[in-house]
Amino acid sequence: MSADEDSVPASPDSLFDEPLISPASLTAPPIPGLFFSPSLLLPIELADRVFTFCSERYFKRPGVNQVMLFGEEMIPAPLLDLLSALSPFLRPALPHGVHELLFPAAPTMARQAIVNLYNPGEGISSHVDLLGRYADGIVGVSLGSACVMHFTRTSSTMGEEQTADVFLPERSVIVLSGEARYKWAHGIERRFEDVVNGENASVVSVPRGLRISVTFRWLLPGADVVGEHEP
Ligand SMILES: O=C(O)CCC(=O)C(=O)O
Ligand SMILES: [Fe+2]
Repeated sequence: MSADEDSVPASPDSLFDEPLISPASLTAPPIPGLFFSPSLLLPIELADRVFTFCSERYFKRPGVNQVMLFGEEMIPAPLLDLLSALSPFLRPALPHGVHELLFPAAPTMARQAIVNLYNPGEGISSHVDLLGRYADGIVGVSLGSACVMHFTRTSSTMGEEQTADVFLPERSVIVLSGEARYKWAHGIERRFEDVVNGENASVVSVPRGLRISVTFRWLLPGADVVGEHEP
């Protein structure tokens, strides 16, 4: 707090005028190329199967919280099943061109699947997925727990920073393409609970549980050098 702020007399109400955390939206923010619907949830059985598979296959060892799989031949059957299910699942929710970007009849690039594990209190720093490594068209699935994803426009023209927070329930799917992929950074705050807009103008706090995300991206040609815990 600055000296100036210190000298402003506080009234009890003023504590609530500017909440430290502004509540996240339940619906997609108006970011071109971002597609998300809170009511579009994967079937429970599929989500449970993928969550259990990832927990047991990748996250038994303490300290491991990220796995990257390069190329469909390296992506195991449960994750390929998820990918196959995502195509018809997302078709009604996406413009034709964006659906084609994610699920082309004849792919020209290799797929990458990245699986991230988050304990309550953990997150991922704000980032734009590597421009030199991944192409356009990213699809992310939330499993096991919800979280709020924070978006920041990277090249705001003079003036205020543009941000948006969206609540991603478990079993939801988010698609980043075009401007949402290239001009906005995304991240997850390191928190134990998220603050979300509820019904009838209420604000609710949603505790985080163990979350696993599965993200599918396209590898740019030649971008097959593997790094450690990259975005
Ligand atoms: O966990 C998520 O939903 C986001 C992961 C992510 O942004 C990344 O791995 O690049
Ligand atoms: Fe990312």
